Amino acid sequence: MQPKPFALDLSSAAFDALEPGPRLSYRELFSPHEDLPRPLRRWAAAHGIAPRALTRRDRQLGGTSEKHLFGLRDGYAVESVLIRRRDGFTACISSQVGCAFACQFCASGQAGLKRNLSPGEIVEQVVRLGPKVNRIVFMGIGEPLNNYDNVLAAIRILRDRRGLDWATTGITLSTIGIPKGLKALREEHLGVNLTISLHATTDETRGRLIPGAKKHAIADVVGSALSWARRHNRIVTFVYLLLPGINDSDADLHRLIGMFRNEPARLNLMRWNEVDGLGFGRISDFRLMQFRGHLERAGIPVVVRDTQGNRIDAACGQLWLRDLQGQAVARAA
Ligand SMILES: C[S@@+](CC[C@H](N)C(=O)[O-])C[C@H]1O[C@@H](n2cnc3c(N)ncnc32)[C@H](O)[C@@H]1O
Ligand code: SF4
Repeated sequence: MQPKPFALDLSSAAFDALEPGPRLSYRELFSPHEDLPRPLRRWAAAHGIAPRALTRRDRQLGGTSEKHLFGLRDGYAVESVLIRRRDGFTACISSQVGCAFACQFCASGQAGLKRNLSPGEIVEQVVRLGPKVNRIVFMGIGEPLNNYDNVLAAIRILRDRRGLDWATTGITLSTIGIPKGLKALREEHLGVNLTISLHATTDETRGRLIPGAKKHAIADVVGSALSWARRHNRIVTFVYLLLPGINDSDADLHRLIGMFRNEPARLNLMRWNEVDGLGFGRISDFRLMQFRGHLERAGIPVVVRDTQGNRIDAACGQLWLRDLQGQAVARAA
């Protein structure tokens, strides 16, 4: 038997095309309540649609962050994080069940890729994190450009005027920068923000840190991202995770300056968030400030960014693919 489709997979056009049944407005599909309103349940039953794709398995509170574990129909569970800011809440959401890129420093890549999340499974994370969310970042589990069609379908559903009417300027795609995906994104009329996880200045080091990106030359990644920025008259953010002894040499610094001087780019320097079993160190404040100072003097906009949520392992790179009991899925062989 075919599994039921999810309500939040539907675009408004697909919603309109359903056979007549109990009446509901498209907006009502996005109910944030745990107990779904009866009209929504009745409508879903009449159309053979699952009103929700995710079951909440756990919720951990830690300072300004709240980590949610959402169970999926096939026994896996992904993590999403709600982060309080001064002017609202950010939803940090997952785009895939695991990740194929196997970054050596990241928990989310340790189990490999199991499958893509559907548009509805992506949209529903935002809905379930609550109506106060006013920013979305694709910085949870998975590589959004490796699930291009579903991520773009999810963004279109989120911004549909008849639904949540999300402003795309409040959405950030974070990606290791698959050149083919960046080239496709360049041609979309979407005002999303783009963040590229760069982390190295030579192909050799990047290939070691991000094994899944070995075939992507840095020149192509950076060139495609800058081309997106020029085409959309935007600034692209490059994230550089400083790892002592690996990518923090003076030569790295000079190559970064060479890549980004006079380009529509800004740099976010990051410290490594600890992940059990992965052996990296944290950069010293002194070296971090040296990097920042040199980049600033070269005229490159740069900030040091610390992600929140360390206390509950909810910071960037600390989210694990789990099972429904909350156990991290075993590492890929
Ligand atoms: C988990 S990824 C998800 C989005 C996408 N796959 C990417 O790599 O950009 C979000 C961000 O977390 C960063 N990250 C991963 N592991 C990290 C860690 N242990 N400490 C700090 N940042 C980390 C990534 O480099 C990326 O910039
Ligand atoms: S950093 Fe991004 S691309 Fe790399 S393993 Fe983690 S989620 Fe995947």
